[in-house]
Amino acid sequence: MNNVTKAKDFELYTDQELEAIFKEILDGIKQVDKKAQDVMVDRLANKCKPVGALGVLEDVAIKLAGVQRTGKPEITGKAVLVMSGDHGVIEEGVSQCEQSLTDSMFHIFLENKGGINVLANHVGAKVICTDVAMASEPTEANSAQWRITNGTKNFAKESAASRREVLLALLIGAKIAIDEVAEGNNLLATGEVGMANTTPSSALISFFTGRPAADVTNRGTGINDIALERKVKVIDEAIAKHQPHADDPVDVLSKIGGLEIAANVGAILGGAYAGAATILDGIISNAAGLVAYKFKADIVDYLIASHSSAEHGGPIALEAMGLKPCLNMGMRLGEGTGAALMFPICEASIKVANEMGDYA
Ligand SMILES: Cc1cc2ncn([C@H]3O[C@H](COP(=O)(O)O)[C@@H](O)[C@H]3O)c2cc1C
Ligand SMILES: O=C(O)c1cccnc1
Repeated sequence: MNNVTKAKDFELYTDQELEAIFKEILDGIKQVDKKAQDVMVDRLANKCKPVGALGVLEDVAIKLAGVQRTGKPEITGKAVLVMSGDHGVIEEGVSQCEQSLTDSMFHIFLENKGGINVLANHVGAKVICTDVAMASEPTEANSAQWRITNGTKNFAKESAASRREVLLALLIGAKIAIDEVAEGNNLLATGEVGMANTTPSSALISFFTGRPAADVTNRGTGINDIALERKVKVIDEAIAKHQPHADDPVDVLSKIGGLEIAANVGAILGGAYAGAATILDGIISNAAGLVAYKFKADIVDYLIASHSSAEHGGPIALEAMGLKPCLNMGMRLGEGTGAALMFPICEASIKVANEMGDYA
């Protein structure tokens, strides 16, 4: 994949080759280093405080030690990977937003004016915007470099994407994460924009947790009761219609998912392959985390949950992976905004390990 610099470069690869490259990434993800975790546990136990008294700060320090395979982990750089894509299912009236708003937001991010830009700047993190499947006219400015297709299909009627498109999105996400880690950004966060994307996210969470859509679905950007009822029905019916194969997450993503979500799944897996932990954001990110977990359960040791989304499916997806959200902010914006706020907490956790006095 080293010679790939744009989506079109993948045209050289057959479907089987794409599957093989993806498998190489999955197989290349190591179990985290339990010995390094034990070293961190001991270091924290010697600090002048009751054992475990710093709660999440201790959990995160231990997690980072395992991921970085050292009892002295460091955060050398931070990046939020914002993936964007559109969704054919928007035509079912599941979102209150116009589809064109995805492209508008993407440009706002490029101009450094989005919510994610403000919060990422605040915490000193880089924002990388990647358009994998917006429906707008591709332009140079929207980095059409990585555009796979112009939006997914309406999964109320047909599969959202082809298997090949999903594999491309997974590999693009993985490549972007691997490149960021190589540049020294060894703590990543997932972010996204894509009008209607709480619908495929809720569908993925409903499917993989076995919970009815009504349990995991909420109002997204703010739909009314009638639209919410429609959203729930669209999700239940799509799962019943497509019968995705639970043991084949590529199939599930292609039938009821979305391509920016698949790119986030790839980013999580690629980040882990390169030795970096990823902070999850809200429901869309949580859905991506859950799909990554279905590809490889060990991935959970590389994941840090940030906030508890106001979309019901978010915390339900986290719980299904055994992760606990650390922040309760009533946030429901997405973009990576909640995840960005978790960066300083991760940095604080390492400072505790490095700077706090020992009992000795
Ligand atoms: C101005 C604006 C900025 C956003 N930034 C993220 N989202 C979030 O809301 C969208 C999903 O909600 P739904 O499924 O209800 O359409 C996604 O774009 C998500 O990133 C936004 C939404 C809006 C309106
Ligand atoms: O949880 C989120 O990230 C979220 C919720 C609603 C709309 N967009 C994103």
